Amino acid sequence: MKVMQLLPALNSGGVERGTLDLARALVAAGHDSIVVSNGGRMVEQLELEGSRHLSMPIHRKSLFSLRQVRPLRELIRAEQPDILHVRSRVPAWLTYFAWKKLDSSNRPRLVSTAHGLYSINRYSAIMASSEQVIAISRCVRDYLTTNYSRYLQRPPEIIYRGVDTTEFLPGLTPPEGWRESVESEFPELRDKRWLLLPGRLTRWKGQEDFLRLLANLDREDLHGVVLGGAEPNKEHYAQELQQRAAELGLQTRVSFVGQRSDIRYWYGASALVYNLSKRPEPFGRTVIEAAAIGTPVIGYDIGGPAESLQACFPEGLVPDGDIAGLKDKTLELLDSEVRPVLQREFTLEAQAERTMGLYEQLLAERQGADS
Ligand SMILES: CC(=O)N[C@H]1[C@@H](OP(=O)(O)OP(=O)(O)OC[C@H]2O[C@@H](n3ccc(=O)[nH]c3=O)[C@H](O)[C@@H]2O)O[C@H](CO)[C@@H](O)[C@@H]1O
Ligand SMILES: O=P([O-])([O-])O[C@@H]1[C@@H](O)[C@H](O)[C@@H](O)[C@H](O)[C@@H]1O
Repeated sequence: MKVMQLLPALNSGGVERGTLDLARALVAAGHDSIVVSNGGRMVEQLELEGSRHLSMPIHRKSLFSLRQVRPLRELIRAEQPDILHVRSRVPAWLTYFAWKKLDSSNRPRLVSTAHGLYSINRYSAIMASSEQVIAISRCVRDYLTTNYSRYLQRPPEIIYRGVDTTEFLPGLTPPEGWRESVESEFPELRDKRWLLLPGRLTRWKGQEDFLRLLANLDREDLHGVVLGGAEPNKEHYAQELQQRAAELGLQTRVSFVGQRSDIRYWYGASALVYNLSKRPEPFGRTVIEAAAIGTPVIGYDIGGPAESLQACFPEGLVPDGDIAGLKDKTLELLDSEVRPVLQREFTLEAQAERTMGLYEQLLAERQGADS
């Protein structure tokens, strides 16, 4: 089977990591994996893991992007993939226009994964308009069926994001010298128990609630770690957070460690991990990554993170927006031996199995129609 995934770029983020994960699983299962994007720093890893990357500017939210439709159609004709899998709106539109004019008796099957709770408009409806939609959580599935039912050709299939358990494994220990090198970069972390909030620096991810929690915790032995990079063009938010930390008197009790490629060791070295998304988040990969390593995770009882917490660590749930509850939960779990258990439906193995099963089902349908 030949699968072509299409997304804007390959720099950072959950969509991007999910693309690489699936690509790796496809190669491991002996399939042919191609990714089309405008490129980025994850391309090297993708190629090392056995996929091919084809660079095309399919990322721009501009009408000029329509110029890519014809070259994309030519690319699809030349490569003849069995499956086209889109994960974001601009590439989804371009792929749809390119695909629609191909011979319907033998063109690839068109699959989309809805990674977001998209604004409700015609532009976003493209994510519901493929031949088979994958929803990354119950939360996303319900959102699609409520808001986009007239575009759906069949019910969306829920396939949870999965964590690669060869990378994120229970009790993972960092390589020798890792802790020393982190502590020499951030000496304030020495001899402390770390409370970790991972995720892009965007208001949605709740860094402000995390700072409020830290301000409420009057304990010398604890240190807050905010991990994740600023969004392009949103560097001001990073500055705003630092300022907020200073206003709360947290200068010596929180560190902003930036974007990290060694996030798994940070989960392993932390006492507790948080997901404090303010609005229901579609999924929230960081919850299952920390759960896979066995570090307790605390999160609000909303959206996708609540689904994976309910399954893997219900002890970590706190009512939405309850800052006082966060403090109580933190103190309770710091003294507790209870640990998360990653359920199989949140493993990359299960995700890849389900996704490939869906591809095969779509291809079998086409063959059935031919015979
Ligand atoms: C607000 C929103 O719409 N979020 C969704 C978005 O991803 P979003 O990009 O917000 O991501 P997630 O938090 O789910 O995943 C981020 C990924 O980046 C990695 N990471 C992060 C910071 C860092 O410094 N280093 C690093 O490696 C994490 O390990 C994780 O794998 O798509 C994800 C995948 O479908 C969903 O799960 C999220 O719910
Ligand atoms: O908003 P949208 O363009 O459809 O899709 C987005 C992608 O463009 C982006 O690369 C990714 O990081 C986001 O999580 C989201 O999936």
